[in-house]
Amino acid sequence: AEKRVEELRASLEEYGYHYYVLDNPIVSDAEYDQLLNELIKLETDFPDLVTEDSPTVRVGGQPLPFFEKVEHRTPMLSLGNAFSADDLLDFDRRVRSLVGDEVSYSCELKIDGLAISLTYENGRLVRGATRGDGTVGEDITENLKTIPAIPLKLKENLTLEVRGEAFMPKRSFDQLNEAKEQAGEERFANPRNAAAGSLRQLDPKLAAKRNLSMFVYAIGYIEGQELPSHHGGLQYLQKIGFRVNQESKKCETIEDVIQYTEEWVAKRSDLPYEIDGIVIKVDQLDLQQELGFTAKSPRWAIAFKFPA
Ligand SMILES: COc1nc2nc(N)nc(N)c2nc1C
Repeated sequence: AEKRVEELRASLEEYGYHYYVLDNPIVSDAEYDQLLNELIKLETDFPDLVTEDSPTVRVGGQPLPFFEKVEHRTPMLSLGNAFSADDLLDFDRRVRSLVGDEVSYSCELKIDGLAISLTYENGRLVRGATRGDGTVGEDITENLKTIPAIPLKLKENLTLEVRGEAFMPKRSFDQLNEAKEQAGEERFANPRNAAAGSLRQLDPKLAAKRNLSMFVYAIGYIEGQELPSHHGGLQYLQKIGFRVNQESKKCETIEDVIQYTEEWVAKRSDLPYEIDGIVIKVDQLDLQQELGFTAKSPRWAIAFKFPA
């Protein structure tokens, strides 16, 4: 049984990575579910074979009495806002006046979900938390473990912390509200509320049913790695197991950034998830270091907000 359990785990991890992280399934849903059910049955019959990073934890454990508070090792700050092309030109001028003209930008979709922090030690997920007030959040590890896009074990034995956005895809949101309607229950107003509501309740089995996903967008800290740039860092995160949004784009000029924002104002309704803007970041990590932070947000990033 032990050999079969290990085989199943390895297959489910690989299939899960292709399906939930790379959006590129290599087996059918039916085959994946059949293997997962076989593993659940084996773990039920042989409880001492259960490990806490087995894919079966995705179904969720026991409800918690409350959430522990968690202090973030580095604060999860908010972003300054831009509402027009002129605001973006001003941002670019400020950045260049401080660090010169060699700056390039990483442009990323701003997913309308719940900001979270994920901590890994020796490649294993040890904690997941909400942003909270930026300094102290809530430990929602058990709920986050049910999100298939969140790796339980990385492909490298690294110690790191990443930030990302947990969200509910539009289709899942519509199905959930349909079910609420049928049950005569209060509908969720939007996918962000639905994702936050799903992750901030105490029963992981309920979170597991909400078809949530997640994109990572920043590294809080990473031990033993020198990454080339922010954009290069995101590509590395995908290689070791994280879901990274593939619409991100490196832009050499602020004009390219403005064009990217205009493209996505037009295309946002075609996306399978909701976005509320575009995040623009200086891509060179040394220039980010040089630019630093104001009291509440990085000088090297700005959120271009879409008209509501
Ligand atoms: C560097 O800080 C940030 N980066 C971000 N990047 C993306 N793509 N989306 C966000 N919501 C976001 N939020 C923050 C605070």
